Amino acid sequence: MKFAVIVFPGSNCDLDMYHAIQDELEEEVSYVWHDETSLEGFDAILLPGGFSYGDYLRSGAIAKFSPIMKAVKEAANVGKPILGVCNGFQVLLEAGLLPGAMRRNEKLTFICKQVGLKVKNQKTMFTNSYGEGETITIPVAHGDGNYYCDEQTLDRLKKNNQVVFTYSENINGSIEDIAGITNEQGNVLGMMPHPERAVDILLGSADGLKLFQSIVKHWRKQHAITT
Ligand SMILES: NC(=O)CC[C@H](N)C(=O)O
Repeated sequence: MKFAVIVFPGSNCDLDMYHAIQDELEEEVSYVWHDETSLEGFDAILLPGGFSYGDYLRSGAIAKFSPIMKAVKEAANVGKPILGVCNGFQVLLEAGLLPGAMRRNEKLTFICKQVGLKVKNQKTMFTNSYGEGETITIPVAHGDGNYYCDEQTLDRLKKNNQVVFTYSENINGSIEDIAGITNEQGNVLGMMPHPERAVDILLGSADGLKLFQSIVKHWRKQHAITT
């Protein structure tokens, strides 16, 4: 299985993402610069964290115009797994691939710490290796993680089981403790916590690795690869 890590000017978690896939998951991975226009040959697309375009205007608001985003949308439309972490989540929101918006953290401070997350939906291609209702530990590092959407959208998210992760304790003001959501089809996941920084017990937690393993498990099942 081949993963792409999209690199925007200002991305800073691209290396962590690359390391997680290559060294911990042991799958193929390549960087793809934001100026590229094709994602042909990739099976899964990862949008890493960081400060794309210096977070000017709004986090992710400028990155959505990067040439590669057209290919990301096409990959999303054909059902490939797309994962946006932190700034990657913000880009997916701004690009309209996920509903809602991200606001400044309620207390207007940057939050960097390990947090508890509840797996609210373990039937997705990103969470099939977790237990139902499992609580996991993954670090966050953001200033704009206060997820918001209108009531209608929230109802739809809940009805379709699109809320995948919630915070055990609300750290940033996010509506209904939301930490991660998918699109309606379930193949685009955005989450503020960083699973790529939780892939080895030396990092304080290895709970993030199961997320990447879930993507591989799903892909292998789809392609009938049993080994
Ligand atoms: N780690 C990150 O991706 C930071 C995300 C974003 N730029 C913020 O501070 O909200």
